[in-house]
Amino acid sequence: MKTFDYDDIQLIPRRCVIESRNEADTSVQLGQYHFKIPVVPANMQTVINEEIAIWLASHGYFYVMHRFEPAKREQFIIEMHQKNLYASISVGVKKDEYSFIDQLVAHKIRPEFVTIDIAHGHSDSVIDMIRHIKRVLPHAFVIAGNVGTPDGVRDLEQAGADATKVGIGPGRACITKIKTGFGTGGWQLSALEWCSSVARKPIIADGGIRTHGDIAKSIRFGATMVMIGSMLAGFEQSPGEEVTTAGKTFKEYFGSASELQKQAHHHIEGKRVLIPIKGDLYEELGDMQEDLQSAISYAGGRDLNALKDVDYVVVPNTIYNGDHN
Ligand SMILES: NC(=O)C1=CN([C@@H]2O[C@H](COP(=O)(O)OP(=O)(O)OC[C@H]3O[C@@H](n4cnc5c(N)ncnc54)[C@H](OP(=O)(O)O)[C@@H]3O)[C@@H](O)[C@H]2O)C=CC1
Ligand SMILES: Nc1nc2c(ncn2[C@@H]2O[C@H](COP(=O)(O)O)[C@@H](O)[C@H]2O)c(=O)[nH]1
Repeated sequence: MKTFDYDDIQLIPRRCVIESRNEADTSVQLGQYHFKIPVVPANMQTVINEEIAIWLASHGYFYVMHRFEPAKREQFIIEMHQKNLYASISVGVKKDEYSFIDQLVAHKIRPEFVTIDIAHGHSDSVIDMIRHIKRVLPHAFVIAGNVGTPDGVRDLEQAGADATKVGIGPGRACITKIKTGFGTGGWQLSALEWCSSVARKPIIADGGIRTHGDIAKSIRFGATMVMIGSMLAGFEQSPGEEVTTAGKTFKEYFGSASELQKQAHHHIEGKRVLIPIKGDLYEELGDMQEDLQSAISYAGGRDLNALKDVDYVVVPNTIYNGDHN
């Protein structure tokens, strides 16, 4: 298979049909909900917390709360609902997670979105969990992953997933490729195209997004939405610990399968990265929206659909050609 990644692609402009980029509509539908941009911060402990989730939900953005403080999840859903906001949580696949879901059902607490994410999402354990959630919480929109093949997408969709998350190992804090030899790291964009060729439901491209232009490229190659970790970490509001070394201030960003997250040395597939502090997270989301509006104008359209069939060229490492400084 011929593979390529984000840096190897440039999209080709078409005649513009709008008078101002303000006219370009970046909104996206997921289930019954419409969101401002096709971007969701990763469900990682150094990327999202309750405060950010509330801000995102109340300003028209999608979010997925992480699952690494499991005992807080029920109260989180209750609080979101008290504020008339949708609740979007994450679960794993272990026995305790079945008890948690059953407890929600017993208490009549129903999150609008549930994301099941484990390292190797093309697995019986995820399929069983999808079926369970769909049986007991039939109105929840279930996102499942992560997978890196069409078979993975097909199996999770057939089990009842409403969207699948694609990306094994392209993440900035990921060491899966090094530790196991497996993954879509380095060819995530073509893996996305491969997976989307069979998808009947939305795909969320997860990992490896390094520039705003990569969001437009993801949509071109079949994503409905992108999940972003490192590029949405390190902001003033970001939950990672602040670290100062040699007079410079950073924020911690660590993998969900890192030793720091797991507090154990078993099956480590993630690392810690220090990100220079960047400013305001919410301004960054506004900038992303503006850049997507520009992308739509270059695609010759009025909304995200214009990006889906735009022509492109493959030029290895194209965005850095002649641009090293
Ligand atoms: N997108 C990606 O590339 C990756 C993402 N991650 C993230 O890290 C977090 C932790 O992931 P994970 O460790 O899976 O979560 P959990 O620790 O919750 O493990 C989930 C379950 O799946 C089993 N499991 C995990 N990996 C495999 C595998 N390769 N084959 C068979 N069974 C497996 C585990 O058992 P046991 O531990 O006993 O094997 C456990 O029962 C998640 O948020 C995940 O998204 C992690 C790695 C890659
Ligand atoms: N292999 C691993 N992947 C991980 C881990 N923790 C999170 N992730 C994945 O990375 C993306 C974010 O990627 P980024 O390039 O935007 O930083 C995240 O959504 C997960 O799918 C991990 O420990 N190991």
